[in-house]
Amino acid sequence: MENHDKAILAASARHPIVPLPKGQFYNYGTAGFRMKADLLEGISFRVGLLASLRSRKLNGQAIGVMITASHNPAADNGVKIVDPMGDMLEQDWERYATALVNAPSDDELVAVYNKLAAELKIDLIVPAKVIYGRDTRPSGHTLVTALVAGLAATGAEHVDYKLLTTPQLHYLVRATNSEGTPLSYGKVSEVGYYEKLAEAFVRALRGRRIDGTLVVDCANGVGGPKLSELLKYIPKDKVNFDVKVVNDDVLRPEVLNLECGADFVKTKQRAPPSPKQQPGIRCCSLDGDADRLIYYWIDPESGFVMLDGDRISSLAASFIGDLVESAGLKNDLRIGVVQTAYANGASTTYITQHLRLPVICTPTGVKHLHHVAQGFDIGVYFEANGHGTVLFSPDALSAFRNAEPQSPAQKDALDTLAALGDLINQTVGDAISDMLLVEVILAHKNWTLRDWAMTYADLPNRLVRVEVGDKDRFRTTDAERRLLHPAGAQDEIDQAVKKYKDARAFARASGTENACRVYAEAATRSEANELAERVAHIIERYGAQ
Ligand SMILES: CC(=O)N[C@H]1[C@@H](OP(=O)(O)O)O[C@H](CO)[C@@H](O)[C@@H]1O
Ligand SMILES: [Mg+2]
Repeated sequence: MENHDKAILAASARHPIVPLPKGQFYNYGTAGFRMKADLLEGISFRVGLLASLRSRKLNGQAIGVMITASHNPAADNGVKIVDPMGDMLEQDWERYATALVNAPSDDELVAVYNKLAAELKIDLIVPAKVIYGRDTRPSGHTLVTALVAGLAATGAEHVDYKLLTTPQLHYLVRATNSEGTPLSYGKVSEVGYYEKLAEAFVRALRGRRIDGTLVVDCANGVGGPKLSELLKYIPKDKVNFDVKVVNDDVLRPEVLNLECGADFVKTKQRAPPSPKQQPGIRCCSLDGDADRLIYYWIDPESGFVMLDGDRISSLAASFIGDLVESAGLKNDLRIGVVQTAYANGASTTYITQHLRLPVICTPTGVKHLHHVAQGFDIGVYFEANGHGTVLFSPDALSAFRNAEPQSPAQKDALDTLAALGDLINQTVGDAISDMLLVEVILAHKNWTLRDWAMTYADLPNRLVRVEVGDKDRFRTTDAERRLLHPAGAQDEIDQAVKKYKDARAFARASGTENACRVYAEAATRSEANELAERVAHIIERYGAQ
């Protein structure tokens, strides 16, 4: 049996883990390990060990590692693992990642590594392959060096794709593992990603015109240069796509996500102060690693109007639902929408009552939504924050290609659906791909952002963060919409909600921060605010016990 002990020991000494205060542990959370970058070097090294094990366990299929902290401040960074099909690391393995990272010494690290290999019956002679990329954070260099040390110590083949958006890395992982098979996902290169999206974009538009300029705020992150690169692949003689890329300064790390980007726009509910936008111009924002997307415009009368993940979800569901009907596939393919409890209630009502599509609510975190969306032939999933995609089952994709059209209209619908299958990133939410999708839909419907916003009126809502002693005491059920513990808290929330019209509220422990989040919505803004405050007080009181 191959033995990596010596190599791991030597390399681990060069990339040590920063000990945490007694009783605290590093945790593979919703988005992998994410924290201040100076705590991450040893973690990145150990993630390299895990990625090697995972690749070997899966007979040498390529595993991805992405180094990014998304919309967090520039001083943070993160490390997360991508599974062979381009989806997130299988949940069971989060525990193994946590075990490796929390091993208190180099010797114990080697012991945990060998124990995992033995327990999981991993043959350390099988070849391993890991591919990786990073966002624009300066700390990415150190973390890549540490990751590579982990991969080298365990004898894994590795490929450095350098700067990438998170969804590009997911694309490359799936493309690598499907290369040369009938299910090939595309060329195994960054250029392959651009070619695939650009070609599918032109095909999906089917000659429709895109009106006006689109201003894209790139959060001063990796999405800026990558979007500019993609635009070069869109043939000017075929599509008139007038895009103005702004906030794309990646040379000054301190401006990353600063007063711009999708998270800023969604949480502050306003446009980035810079550059100042003309009223009426169609705008959107990506986040720091380009996997979230939010649209908005400044209305000359009502001011800032935002179209978030719920809106993108209902827009996509409505468009694709109509196409499936026109294509004559309505009885063959099951379409569904997946949301979390944070989805605006008005969007849920619109999708169920107006579009007549089923909606399933899952716990927070895209891995949950992704999994449930896979249960449909066409699964549309978005978090309200703008992270999401549309998944097509193999049956759906083959129906788009192979169904016999009975009329030109049917053929047109089938061709558009087939193009969407290529345009929409099937591995993970992808802001650039989602943006092209929105532009295609608006062009087909001949809609402005105002037309899109008119489909339904959002219920006023408020999200509050509440500091508590021990957030883990707050345990939920029913897709996080009801508290099971501490006993009594849910009854009090129910009593508060009853006092308001069309109201809904819930509280849950955050999976990414040491706090609880309270969400409330109601018929008016003041009632939504008042309800949120009441529920926040309830949580504060129980949190102090
Ligand atoms: C209300 C909210 O936006 N929660 C976010 C946030 O999770 P929390 O578990 O709520 O901290 O970060 C997650 C990872 O980015 C994202 O998936 C989720 O939507
Ligand atoms: Mg992100």
